[in-house]
Amino acid sequence: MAKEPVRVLVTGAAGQIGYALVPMIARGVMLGPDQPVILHMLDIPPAAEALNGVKMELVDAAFPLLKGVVATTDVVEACTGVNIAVMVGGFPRKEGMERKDVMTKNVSIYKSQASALEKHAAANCKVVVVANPANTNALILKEYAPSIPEKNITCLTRLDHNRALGQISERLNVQVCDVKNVIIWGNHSSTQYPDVTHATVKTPAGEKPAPELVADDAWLKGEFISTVQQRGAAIIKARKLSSALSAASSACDHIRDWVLGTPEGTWVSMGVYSDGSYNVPAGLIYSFPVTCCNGQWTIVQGIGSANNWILIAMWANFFACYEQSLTSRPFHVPGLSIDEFSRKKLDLTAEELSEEKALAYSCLS
Ligand SMILES: NC(=O)C1=CN([C@@H]2O[C@H](COP(=O)(O)OP(=O)(O)OC[C@H]3O[C@@H](n4cnc5c(N)ncnc54)[C@H](O)[C@@H]3O)[C@@H](O)[C@H]2O)C=CC1
Ligand SMILES: O=C([O-])CC(=O)C(=O)O
Repeated sequence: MAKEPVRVLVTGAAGQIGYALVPMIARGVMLGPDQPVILHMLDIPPAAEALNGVKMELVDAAFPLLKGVVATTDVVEACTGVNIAVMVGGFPRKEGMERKDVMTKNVSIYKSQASALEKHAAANCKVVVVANPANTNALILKEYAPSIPEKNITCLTRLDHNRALGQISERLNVQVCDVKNVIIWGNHSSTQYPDVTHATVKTPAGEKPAPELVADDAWLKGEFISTVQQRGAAIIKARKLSSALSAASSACDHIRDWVLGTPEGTWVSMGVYSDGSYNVPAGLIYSFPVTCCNGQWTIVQGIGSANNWILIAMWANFFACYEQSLTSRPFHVPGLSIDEFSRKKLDLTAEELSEEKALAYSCLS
């Protein structure tokens, strides 16, 4: 029997990322090749004509999975009944601007859109914030939509995760699909920490630790990290526009893995509400390594950092997934160790997020 369509909201749909993202969703890249979708596209009145042009193109592309398109500048109409919300709308960073520069403009947008989502979205709507400052916009959205479960509000750091996979694959001249379990910690900004300590690479002789194969600690602790941290700025410099193609593709990866589950033995990076894991201050939206099963993400735990409640939650998640295990086995990951170098990097990006949080509140007061 055909599945019921899922309603997917894309805000900022007339923009660069929106234009790359909506055809991917309509083709089943986000929710699978058998999942019909109804697209809800929101933009602001000055972009209404461009938005209508995108709608016309979606009709012309005759996507079999696309069962309807709502193109509107009315936030209530856009949010009504949506199951997934991809929040791309906002003011983009231009060449030479830091994310903090776009803070004032964007946090007030996220405050008002939080209320619309809270009142009008489907009860279990899953939200990913893409627009910068992505972590802090997501935090504001969470704060102003208190009835949406906090586990349903996330931000996109999957692009950074994919960039890290790409850098390792290029360095080792291996297929990107053979590299896994990099981690992006913290903020989607230049303080993020791309960490390969636990990453592995599939080789003819089995899975090997990525650091052992790279065998160049100076590169891993220097150029690799700064390349991933600065990749967004490098693309803006080259294109004079943001990294729309890869951001759209990564947003699809983020939602697909969240809804359909991460592959066995693999974790991904997601910006999620911190519960204090890895001694990251609770109450920030911080990027952690997560596994997903049955539509729920769980932070991959660190050695010695899990408290009893987290352990109970992990076991509950493990048993909840057990039923599904006949078709796709969940996996139990060992705790992750954090060395001194990593600890400093985790703390640095957490400090930036705490500062952003304070700044965001001051912009809103
Ligand atoms: N998290 C990530 O990995 C990435 C995040 N970004 C961020 O994504 C955002 C979008 O980037 P682009 O698509 O390149 O920008 P863009 O300027 O091409 O598109 C943004 C769209 O948002 C619309 N918009 C503005 N205010 C709005 C509102 N209140 N409601 C709905 N729509 C609104 C604009 O009219 C525009 O159509 C930017 O904040 C950018 O910095 C970009 C790349 C990666
Ligand atoms: O840096 C920016 O503004 C765009 C962005 O977030 C990215 O490409 O990672």
